[in-house]
Amino acid sequence: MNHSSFCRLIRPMVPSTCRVGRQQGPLTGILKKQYHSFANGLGEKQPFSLIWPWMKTEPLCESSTSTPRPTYEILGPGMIHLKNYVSLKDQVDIVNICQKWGMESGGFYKPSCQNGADNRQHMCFGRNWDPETRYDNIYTSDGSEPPPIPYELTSLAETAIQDAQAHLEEDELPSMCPDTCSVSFYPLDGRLGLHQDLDENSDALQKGLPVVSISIGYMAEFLYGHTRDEQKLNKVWLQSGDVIIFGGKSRLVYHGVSQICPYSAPQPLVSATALRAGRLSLTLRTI
Ligand SMILES: O=C(O)CCC(=O)C(=O)O
Ligand SMILES: [Fe+2]
Repeated sequence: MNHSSFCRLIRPMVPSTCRVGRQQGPLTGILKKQYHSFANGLGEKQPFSLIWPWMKTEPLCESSTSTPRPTYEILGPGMIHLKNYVSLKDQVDIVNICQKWGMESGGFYKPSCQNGADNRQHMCFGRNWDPETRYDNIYTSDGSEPPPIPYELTSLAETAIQDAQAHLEEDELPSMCPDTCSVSFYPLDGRLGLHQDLDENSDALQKGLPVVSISIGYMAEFLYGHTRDEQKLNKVWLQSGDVIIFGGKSRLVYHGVSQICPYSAPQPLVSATALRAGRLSLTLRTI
C-alpha cells in the first residue's frame, strides 16, 4: 500500500501521541562534537548539505509523480521489505525536511568513532544516538538538543508497521511509536558494518518492537541474517522509496549495508530536490 500521509500535510498537523519534544536537561559539561564537515576554502567549516547547492530544481510533474506499484516480500518472521512504499512526492518532502534540519545546529556531522569504511553523515530527530555515546548523552553534534521527530516521519513509520502487520501473521510484528529517528547519508563509498540494534531499552528488545528503515536516493545492498557469518547472510537491494521493517522474532537480526549502487536514484527525485549522489536512510525506533 502506498503511504499518503504526506498528502495530508496541507491540513494542520495533528500532534502524534508519541511525538517527543525537545529534551529538557542540562547541557553543561556535554561534550561538543565537531559537526561541520566541509571546509569552504577559507578555513571555515560548512554544514554538510544533502543537496547540490548549484543545481536548479524542477517541481515534480504529473507524469513523473507516479511511483511504481508497491509490493512486498516477507524476509523472515516479523521482517518485511515494503517495496516502492513511499511515493515520489513523499520522498521529495523527506529530503527537504532532512535538508532543512540537517543544515541547522545539531544537524549532519560525521561521528568521530566511525570506522574507516563507515563515512556516513549523521543526525537525529527525537532522541539523540551517536555511535560513541549511544543513547546515553543528549548532545548532538554541536551540543544542542535534537529536533522533535517530524510528524510526517512518525506517521509514515506507524502506517508502514500497520501495513506490514496486515501481510504478516497475527502478533508476528508488534506496533511501535517511534521516539527516535536516526538519519544517515551514505556517499557512494559509504558502508555500515554488520551489527544488531541493541541500544534500545530491554523492554523494547524483549517485546521485539520493530525497527523501521526508509531508503531514499541511491540503491543499497542490505545484508541480513541470524549469524555473523557473511557467507550465510541474505541480501536484498533497497531502492528509493522502500521500507524495511524488522521486529518480533527478527528484532535482533544482524544487518548492514555492503554497497551503494551509483546512478540508481529516480531521476524525478533528483530533479526535484538536487539530492547529491548517495543514499539517505532514516531509521525509526523506540528506545
Ligand atoms: O541504513 C540502513 O538502512 C540501516 C541503518 C541501521 O542499521 C542503523 O542505523 O542501525
Ligand atoms: Fe542497525
